[in-house]
Amino acid sequence: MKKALITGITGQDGAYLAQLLLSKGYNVIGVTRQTDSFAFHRLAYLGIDKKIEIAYFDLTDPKAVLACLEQYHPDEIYNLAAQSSVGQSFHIPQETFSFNTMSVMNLLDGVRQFDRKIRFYQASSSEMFGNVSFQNLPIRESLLFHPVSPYGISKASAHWLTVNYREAYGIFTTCGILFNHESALRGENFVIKKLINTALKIQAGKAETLTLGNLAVSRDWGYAPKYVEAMWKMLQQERPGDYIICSGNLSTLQELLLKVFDQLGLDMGKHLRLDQAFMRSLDLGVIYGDNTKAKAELEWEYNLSTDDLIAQLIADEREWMAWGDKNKEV
Ligand SMILES: C[C@H]1O[C@H](OP(=O)(O)OP(=O)(O)OC[C@H]2O[C@@H](n3cnc4c(=O)[nH]c(N)nc43)[C@H](O)[C@@H]2O)[C@@H](O)[C@@H](O)C1=O
Repeated sequence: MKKALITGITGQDGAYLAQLLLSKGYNVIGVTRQTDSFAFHRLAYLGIDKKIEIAYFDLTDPKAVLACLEQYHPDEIYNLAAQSSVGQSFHIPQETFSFNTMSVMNLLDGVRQFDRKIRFYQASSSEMFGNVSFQNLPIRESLLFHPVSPYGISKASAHWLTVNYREAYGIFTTCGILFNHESALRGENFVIKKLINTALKIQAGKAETLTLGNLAVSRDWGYAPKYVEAMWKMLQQERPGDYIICSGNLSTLQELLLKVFDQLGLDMGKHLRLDQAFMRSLDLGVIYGDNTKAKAELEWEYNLSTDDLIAQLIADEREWMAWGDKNKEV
C-alpha cells in the first residue's frame, strides 16, 4: 500500500486529494497545525475524516519535519499547505512569505536528508506570472514569472526551491501551476465561494446583500476536484516536470456574477454592493492559461465550460449548505 503525506489537509485541495488517494488505496497522513474539530469539517463532509491519520506539527520547524518523515516514511508528499489568500498577503506579507517558503524548504531538505526516493509535489500558482501582456496569453509553462503580490512572490520562491532540489539532488519534484479552482469546499473569503454562497442565502431569504470589490477582473476559473487528479498524475510520471493546470476558459467576475444571479432569479440592483475594502493594492487584470502540456503528457481531462462550472458549483453549494444545517456541531 502506497503512503502519501498531504500538508494542508484541512483545506479544499487537501480534502479532495485525500478523497482521491483513499479511493486509489493509499494510506493517507494529513499534516496540520490546527487542533479544533471545526478545522476538519471538509474531511467530515466528504466522509473521510476517520480514514486519515493526522500529524500535528509546524512545517516551519525543520526538526519536526524530519521527525515526521522518519515516523511515516511516505512514498509521496503533496505540499498544499500555505497562506493562500492573495488579498491577505498584502496585510500579512512577512507571515505569508516566511511560511510559504520555509515550509517548502524544510520539506525538500528533509527529503534530501532522509530518503531521496520520496516523490514531492509542490502547489505552485498562476499568481507567479503576475500581469501578463496580451501577446503572452494564454500562459504556458515557459513564461517568465513577474509576481505582483507578496503571495505570488512567495510561491515563485517556493517553485524555484522545488526545481532546485530536482536539479541539484535528482529528487523527483514536480510543480503544479494551478489557476483559480473552485468548489463548495473553498474558504469563504474567496470570491466565487462568497458569491454563490451569499446568492443562495439571498434566494432563501437568509441574506440581503452581496458585497464585492473589483468586478472587471478576468480569470481562468476551474473545478477543484478535477484539478487534484492532475496533482496525482504528476507524481506517477516517468520523469518529473512542471505543469500548468487550468480550464483555458476566460470570464470576468462580472460575467460570473450575472450568470449566478440570472440562474437564481435574483435582482442585482437590489442585492449587490461594491466596496473599496475588497479591492487590492495591485490586482491581476486578465489571466488565463494553456493546459495543452498537462492534457498531452498527463492524459489529464478537463472539459467543463464556464456554464457547466457555474451549474456544478451551485448544485454543490446547495448540498454543502444542507449538510452544514444538519451537522451544526461539526
Ligand atoms: C491562483 C490563485 O487563486 C486564488 O487567488 P485569487 O485569484 O486572489 O482568488 P480570490 O477568489 O480571492 O480573488 C479572485 C479575484 O476576485 C476579485 N474580487 C472582487 N471582489 C472580491 C471579494 O469580495 N473577495 C475576494 N476574495 N476577491 C474579490 C479579486 O480582486 C481577485 O482579482 C487562490 O487560490 C490563490 O491561492 C491562488 O493561487
